[in-house]
Amino acid sequence: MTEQQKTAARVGVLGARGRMGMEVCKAVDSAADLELVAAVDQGDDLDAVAQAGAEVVVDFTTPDAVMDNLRWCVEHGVHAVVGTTGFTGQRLAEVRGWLAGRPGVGVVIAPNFGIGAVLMMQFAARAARYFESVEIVEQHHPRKLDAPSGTATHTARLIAAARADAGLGPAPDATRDEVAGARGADIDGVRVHAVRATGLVAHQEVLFGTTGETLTIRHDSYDRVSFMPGVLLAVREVGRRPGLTVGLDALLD
Ligand SMILES: NC(=O)C1=CN([C@@H]2O[C@H](COP(=O)(O)OP(=O)(O)OC[C@H]3O[C@@H](n4cnc5c(N)ncnc54)[C@H](O)[C@@H]3O)[C@@H](O)[C@H]2O)C=CC1
Ligand SMILES: O=C(O)C1=N[C@H](C(=O)O)C[C@H](O)C1
Repeated sequence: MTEQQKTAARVGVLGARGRMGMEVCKAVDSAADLELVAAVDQGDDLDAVAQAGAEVVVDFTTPDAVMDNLRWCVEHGVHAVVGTTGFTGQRLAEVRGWLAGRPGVGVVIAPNFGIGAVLMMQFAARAARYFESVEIVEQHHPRKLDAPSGTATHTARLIAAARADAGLGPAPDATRDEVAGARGADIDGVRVHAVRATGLVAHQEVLFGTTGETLTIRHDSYDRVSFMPGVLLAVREVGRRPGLTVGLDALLD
């Protein structure tokens, strides 16, 4: 064993045979300061992660599976980096409750690990107070299970909070006659439209409008490698941040 391997952080990946999991395994394997010690997918025993001595787990599974995985990590004192979607306020509160009993454990949950996507969300939150209208259009590959995306939901919540802070009311909309779904989903008062098409990976536009002008903020992930710098950053940082960190923003600052 080389000196590098002796000090490398030991990483387990859950959802290892999925689109993101496979990319994460490659990224961890290629990082000199990280060692991939467990690659687990549906049907595999999570005890393999403990037996391999993983210090950090990365979870890219499904909204149905992620809470059980995360509870297992916290109970076993394993730090967790989570990209899986489906985190409501209620779920986050549950995770905080588990962590209260394990004060040394860190969990990072990020709706999007793409640095450009994080900036897109920050820019959108900043712009929100200046525009009376806003709608979000997210576009993804057709194998995605959830709609709207975690990124779009998070963006809508940030925008809604900024609008409320600025005292803005509902965006103007005279629609009275609507085919169900035509105006998209309503997330905290922000309309979100989800497109699914072969050839897409992960894309989002936030369209703002006010009298005489619009502003469009757009981000595109053309390849899942775009998420890897953010994932590796979180893997390296999570052990230094006990408790729950939501979003990559705090790690970038
Ligand atoms: N935060 C971010 O930057 C990103 C988040 N995502 C999210 O990550 C999740 C996974 O996305 P994909 O990789 O595209 O999906 P995928 O369907 O390709 O992969 C999910 C994998 O999890 C496995 N799995 C299901 N239950 C499991 C369990 N109990 N234990 C271990 N493995 C289990 C499945 O067999 C599958 O191999 C989704 O929620 C997606 O929205 C995706 C891309 C970026
Ligand atoms: O399923 C995906 O692909 C993605 N999921 C995340 C989301 O729902 O926001 C992140 C990114 O959009 C890719």
